[in-house]
Amino acid sequence: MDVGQLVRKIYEENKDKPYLGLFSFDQPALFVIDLALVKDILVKDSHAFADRILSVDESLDPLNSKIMFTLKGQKWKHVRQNLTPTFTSGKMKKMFYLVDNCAKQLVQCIDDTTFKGANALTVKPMMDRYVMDVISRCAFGLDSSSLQHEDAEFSRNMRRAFHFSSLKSFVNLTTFFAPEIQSILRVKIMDQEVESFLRDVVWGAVRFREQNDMEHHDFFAHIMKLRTKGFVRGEEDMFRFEGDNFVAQAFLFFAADFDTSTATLTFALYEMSQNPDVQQRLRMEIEDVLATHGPEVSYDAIQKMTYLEMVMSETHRKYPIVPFLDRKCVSDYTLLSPSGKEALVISRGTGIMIPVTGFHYDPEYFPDPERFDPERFSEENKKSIPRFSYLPFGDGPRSCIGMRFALMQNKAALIHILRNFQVVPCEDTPKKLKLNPKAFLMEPQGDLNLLLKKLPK
Ligand code: HEM
Repeated sequence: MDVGQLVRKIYEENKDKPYLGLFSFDQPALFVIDLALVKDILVKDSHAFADRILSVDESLDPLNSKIMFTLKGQKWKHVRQNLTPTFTSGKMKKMFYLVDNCAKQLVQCIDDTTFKGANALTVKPMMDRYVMDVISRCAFGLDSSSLQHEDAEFSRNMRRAFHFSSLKSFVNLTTFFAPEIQSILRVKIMDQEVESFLRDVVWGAVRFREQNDMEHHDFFAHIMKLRTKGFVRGEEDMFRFEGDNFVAQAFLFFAADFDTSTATLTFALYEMSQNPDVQQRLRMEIEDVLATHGPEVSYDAIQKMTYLEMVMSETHRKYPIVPFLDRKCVSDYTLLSPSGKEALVISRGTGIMIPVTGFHYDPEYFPDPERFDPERFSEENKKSIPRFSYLPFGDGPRSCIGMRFALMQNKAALIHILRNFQVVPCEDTPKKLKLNPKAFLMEPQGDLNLLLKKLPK
């Protein structure tokens, strides 16, 4: 059973309770079911739940321990505050041309693959190559040519960063559920060679930019500015964007975007193949909007595509890539039950689990949850979705900082694909998708093949 289904099972068996205590390995944790309590933890009293359960041993994994996702306390705050301005819609708009170029190359690459006689397209590896190119351009300031060359050096090395053996999958799980086990086993998440490769790439890109005085509008340009930025007194020793602290910020993009976006795009294309009416309506919307705001795809035109937004929202509802949210209680906290009568004292150090898959498949919040139905997110219908029952990007101060970027990147890919191809199931496309039970994040099991038929111009 995959993690998402396990979380859903625990939720469904305990739906009548506001919360549930459980042990993950030997650590006590609170599994929160009531939405009012979810609000208190994620937003209202978020100061008491400022850290994550997840923890990475710095001596073992210097880069992973310095990305925003794993940082704690003041260091996290400092990094989050400094990186937040990179993700405004103004910045996205300026970065859009980089993403759009990759989406055009994606179409070319699919074209070439299908032209070479492949009957079906194995979807995920192709999406991997697209996302890899986007990340290399926006976060590392270089062209990885992953779409042009299947075995490009950048992608070969970066893939290794996430290639898990069974032992590593276990260690990966322990970073969430029992961080101290990682230190006892002393198994690194990331290979030393991959770490060295990353450092070389990042410092090479820094040197190149320092020597070539050109203006760039990507994420890398923003973090380059942070290296020279003055530090507020007192913060100086806390977290300077130097050395591995700097390299880790570029790596963050890869760590946070690669698996999440390739899986989301794969799921979205699968649903297109299963729901031809949705696909056709979406294609018509894209063409209509571009007839007025085009002909080129632009950031502003994408914002006008309301049905595309509904389709993406439903994809994130049915396939929440991160199956549960985690927090750690950083100061003793008294949780009141919804009636206000009972109180539970949560001690400092207790882990909190928020069951996203449970909420997203709860028929009370999303009727007929197995059905892919973008109408749930129409202007009218979305008003009846209870707040905090829909959490694909989390919520509160530790919510996903890259949501805008992810949406822009994944919508751009869908737009270009649907303008050029009709997505249909092939002989071995499953009627119901199986999920990979070994993966921590939600992803399909095995190869998912679809036919992408070229549309007449
Ligand atoms: C479809 C793609 C993505 C999905 C589904 C996704 C989902 C999530 C979720 C569920 C969280 C946890 C939120 C919480 O605990 O409340 C998260 C955190 C985070 N995400 Fe994303 N994400 C995606 C893409 C990205 C991208 C492109 C970036 C860009 C760098 C990014 C950066 C981050 C960071 C830095 C955090 C940690 C924030 C913190 O701890 O302060 N994500 N993401």
